[in-house]
Amino acid sequence: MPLLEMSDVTFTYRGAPEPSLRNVTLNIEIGDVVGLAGASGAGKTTLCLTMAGLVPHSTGGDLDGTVRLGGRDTEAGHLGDYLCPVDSDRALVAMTFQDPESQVIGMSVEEDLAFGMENLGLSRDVMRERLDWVLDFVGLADLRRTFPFALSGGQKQRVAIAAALVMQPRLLILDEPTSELDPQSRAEIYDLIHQMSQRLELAVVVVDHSLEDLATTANRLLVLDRGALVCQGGPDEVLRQIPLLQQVGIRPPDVAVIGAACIEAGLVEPAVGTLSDETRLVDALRTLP
Ligand SMILES: Nc1ncnc2c1ncn2[C@@H]1O[C@H](COP(=O)(O)OP(=O)(O)OP(=O)(O)O)[C@@H](O)[C@H]1O
Repeated sequence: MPLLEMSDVTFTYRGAPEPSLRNVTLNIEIGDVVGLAGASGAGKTTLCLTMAGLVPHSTGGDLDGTVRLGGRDTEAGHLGDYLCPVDSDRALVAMTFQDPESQVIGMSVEEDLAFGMENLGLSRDVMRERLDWVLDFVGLADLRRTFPFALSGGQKQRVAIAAALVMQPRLLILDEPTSELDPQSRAEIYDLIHQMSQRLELAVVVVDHSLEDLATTANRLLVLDRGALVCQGGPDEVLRQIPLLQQVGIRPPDVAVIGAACIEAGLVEPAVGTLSDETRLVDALRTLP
């Protein structure tokens, strides 16, 4: 059973004129590092909130299709019941948001990290052990008693990641964790994500505008355009498709429409995303009026 299953999900915020997600279908398994890219406004944050079960609970709006996290439908029951199951010392999902300032609250680093763990009902000893472990893992051991105003942007981002990681989530969602960082700090965050994927039993979803940066660490890439998943597959495959599509002058979401038409016409195989055999697809596209 996949950790996260989304099937034909369309979501419209309350009062919005059109959906922010359109017919999204995907699965995520433990061990996956999934890179999510797309232009500004494409729906990346909305997809993250949906994966985390926060849509429509916290945002309002209409959700069609199904989202199953850990085998349970996220629309059913009370949010807390599945985010922090009572029979487990691990959260099902934890997420960091684009702006670390909004998450690093006015307490010292260690107080900030202890805050979330209280929801898991852990004993004081286990909390202390986890705190030591996570501070060491993210490289913040020397800053445990520091207050947010004295932290750099990269350090605040690490605190936000540590606050999610200390819950030992099965699904960790990082919404643009490197957007305000210099190249050195960006590389360090990607190295941290790589360490997580190697050493911990979890799946990670990372949002970034750069497919190239995501490809350094992710085993799968997803590209969203105007709420639709227009491309998904292994990093090499997706990176190959982007210039190829530009070469024939096609931009998402036309890719999805034309790709689907090509599948329908038997010109390409519907194996991965919409584009599995690029040579045949490009040939097919060139013959289209
Ligand atoms: N609370 C809301 N109510 C109504 N519409 C919203 C709400 N939040 C987002 N949207 C709309 O949903 C669409 C997708 O927004 P979202 O924030 O998911 O995009 P994004 O890809 O994360 O963008 P960015 O890279 O700029 O963060 C946009 O058109 C946005 O205006």
